[in-house]
Amino acid sequence: MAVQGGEDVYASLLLTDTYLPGALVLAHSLRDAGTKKKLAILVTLDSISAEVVTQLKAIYDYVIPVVRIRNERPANLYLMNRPDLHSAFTKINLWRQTQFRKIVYLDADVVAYRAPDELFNLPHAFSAAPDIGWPDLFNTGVMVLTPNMGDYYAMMAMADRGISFDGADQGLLNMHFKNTCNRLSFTYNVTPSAHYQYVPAYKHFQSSINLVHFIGSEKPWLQGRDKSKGDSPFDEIAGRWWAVYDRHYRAHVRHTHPLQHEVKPLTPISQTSETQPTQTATATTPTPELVQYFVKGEYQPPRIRYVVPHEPHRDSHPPRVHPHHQDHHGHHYPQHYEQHHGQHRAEQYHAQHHPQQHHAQHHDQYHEQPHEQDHSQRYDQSEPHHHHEKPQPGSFSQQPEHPPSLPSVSFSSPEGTHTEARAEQALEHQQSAPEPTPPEPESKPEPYQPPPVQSWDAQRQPPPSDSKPEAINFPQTHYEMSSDPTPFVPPERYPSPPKGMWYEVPKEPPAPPREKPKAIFPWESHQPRPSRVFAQHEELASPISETPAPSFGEHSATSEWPPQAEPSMTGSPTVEPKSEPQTPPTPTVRAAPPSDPWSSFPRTNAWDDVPEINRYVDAIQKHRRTRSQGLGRTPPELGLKESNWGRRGSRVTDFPSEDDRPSLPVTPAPIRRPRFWGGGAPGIGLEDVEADERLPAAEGVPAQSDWDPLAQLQKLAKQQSELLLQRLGAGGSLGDDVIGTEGREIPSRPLPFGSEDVKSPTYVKYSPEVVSPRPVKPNSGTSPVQNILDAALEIAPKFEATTSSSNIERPSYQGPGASFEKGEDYLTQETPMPPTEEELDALEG
Ligand SMILES: O=c1ccn([C@@H]2O[C@H](COP(=O)(O)OP(=O)(O)O[C@H]3O[C@H](CO)[C@@H](O)[C@H](O)[C@H]3O)[C@@H](O)[C@H]2O)c(=O)[nH]1
Ligand SMILES: [Mn+2]
Repeated sequence: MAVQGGEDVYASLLLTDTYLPGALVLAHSLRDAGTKKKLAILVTLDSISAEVVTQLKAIYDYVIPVVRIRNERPANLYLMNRPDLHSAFTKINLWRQTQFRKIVYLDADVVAYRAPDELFNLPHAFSAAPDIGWPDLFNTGVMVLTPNMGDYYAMMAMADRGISFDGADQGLLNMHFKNTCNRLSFTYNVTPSAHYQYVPAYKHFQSSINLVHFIGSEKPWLQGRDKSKGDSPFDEIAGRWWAVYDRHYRAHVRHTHPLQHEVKPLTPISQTSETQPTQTATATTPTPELVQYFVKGEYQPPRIRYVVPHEPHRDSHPPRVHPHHQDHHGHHYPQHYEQHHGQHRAEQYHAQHHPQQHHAQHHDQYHEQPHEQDHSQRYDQSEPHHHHEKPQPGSFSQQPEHPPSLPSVSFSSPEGTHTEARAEQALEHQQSAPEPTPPEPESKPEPYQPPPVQSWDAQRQPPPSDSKPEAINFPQTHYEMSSDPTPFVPPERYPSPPKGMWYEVPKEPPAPPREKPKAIFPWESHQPRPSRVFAQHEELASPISETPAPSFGEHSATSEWPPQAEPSMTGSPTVEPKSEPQTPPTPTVRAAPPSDPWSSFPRTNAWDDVPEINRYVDAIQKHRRTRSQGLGRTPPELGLKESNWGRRGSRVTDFPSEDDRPSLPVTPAPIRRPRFWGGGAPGIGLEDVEADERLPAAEGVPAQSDWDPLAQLQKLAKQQSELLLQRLGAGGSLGDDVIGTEGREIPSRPLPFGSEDVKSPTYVKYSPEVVSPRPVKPNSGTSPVQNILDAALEIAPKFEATTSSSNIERPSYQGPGASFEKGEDYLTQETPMPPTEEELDALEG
């Protein structure tokens, strides 16, 4: 949490020396605009040179070293062609600067038209302006933020996992502050581009611009002032950057800014003391030349004569290649490239402006001739700023490491360490910056030990045979166990935990839905009426209660249908009606609306209506019951429960017994063939036969005399095969799917106990031509069954007639889950899945 009374600061970030001109121009633009706030800049010392730190200190109130936070999964950076932003996550360090109350963060490529000090008064924890590339996102070049460790740790965790859709800070921050970002006006982050389209808007709002931000890889100082000489909005805006630059750093301008020190004249070479230690050299005076050095086309080299004894024309040497660059080719380790890059420019600059300090080391490298060339031009031609471009493999080996005519500098200490130590030295002179509340964890290396001076140019010669190993110069940190006996005193307060991260348990359980939810899907509102409903269902549907269930004999199809306000949900039987086989339209069966592709398709198995099979399965079930219960026949009271169970589990081979099976009303009343039942399958007792014979003929069932099974069978078979051919010809439809997969697959399951050895006497192999016989007698509409059907439809319109349970289904229970038991609503239908790719292949092939 922010320290109460903490300061307000503008803060920027510098990851490389190459952005130095941007960082300085930004600071000057704010100061020139008269800001009352202090300026801070976060720097990564491992990649910033001492000279650059000195420059920063001249204008920034606080130069704060921070740990580099790299994205170790930088793939997304390549998506936007900015692999150079591998360390943009370093911005997260802003949130741990809890010594500040509020931070207005500005990228180093921002320039202020006016000082937007009012941003510090925003009550929001986080604010940012829209990104022009995707305005639902915010751009992270301008942010108003409240440092706090909660956000810091959360974002560090994301950075650790490389969570960022663009691989850089903008992707990460947009994910983290997705819902809490307060949107700033675009005038706080105007991002011009060379292809800017909306000139009228620019003209209209021009005068209200607060901050502009040169996004993309084409920064003004990398483009050179000639690039923006036109009068497009972009040129106009870039012109504002150059105006600030010129005010403070243009070549002819001497130091005029009060915050900058006087330039000391360079020490002439004649005064050089050969004994002066070379490695303690730290630039203490910011000079505009260093800044110019990083701005394209601006560097005017000093005209100093260097005396180089034995070096003829260095310019004629082939371009030298830094060994490290050859190794890395930039794209695997772009940071190495950049580090060398920025570092070398500063070092070169340093070497050139303090030649005496390098003389002992590099006396053989200085030219005899005066340097009259325009180095900056040469530099710009020979060395495009390819750290902003996607590095091409091998491209670096084509590039000379240094401007060909600049003196080269080499160091015997490992790079990075050297620079960092010097940069830290430069920092020591800084005016006291407030310490971040939590101390920076990065271990500070021990005071810098200058490595032994060696006159070895690694770029030209092999290492001297008597030289010490390079690693001898590595900084060493020695840790010891604390011997402090005083007890640990916890800090006054730890960062507050993030708020609002719990789930509020509702005080009241959610009210059960009063009525059926409104229909959403078309098939809910246009439900085809079930064509057949069985009286039995009602009986089975009624809850198993104390009320003695009527025996089957008592309950005939003529008995009153007990109209229930709501069909009870105690068991799957209530679902069954929907799953009754549906035949293709015949004169007798009410056809579902033709719009429903499912209604015209039979969901029966070929064997469902082969009476022999049914009888056979019945026999098995009865046999099993007899065996397991020792009862000749399940008493009706028990039978209710039993049939509940039986029906639920009866989808496949647990075929319902004839008592339970709801096929009575439509198939003609069976003719008993006692010789079959009497002497057929084993285990069928006489009781069973008798029980069966007690069955009353259901009313409304067509009489046997009206039924010509053979004729019906043929008729249906014809219809069926025509239909099938049609469907198959159409190139596969949902119906095909059913036939193709569900219809034919009989899951292998163990046979019911005791029936393992029983062979079906009437086994018929599946063929699509075999179809269920259907009644032909037209429903009069006045029959008791029809009345029942009508009543049932009114009561339970949700029962779907289109799904079949007599289809062979997957063995596992697919019905409604626990919610069903609780009487909640549930889907009685499923959206058919489109055919899988495999199935399509099979259909097309
Ligand atoms: O070599 C580098 C690269 C970046 N920076 C710093 O990091 C900032 C972000 O890089 P920049 O080149 O300005 O990125 P943009 O072109 O502005 O790209 C967008 O995408 C970046 C990555 O998400 C965000 O950091 C920017 O705010 C956003 O505007 C810079 O301003 C500098 O402060 C350096 O110091 N050296
Ligand atoms: Mn930027």
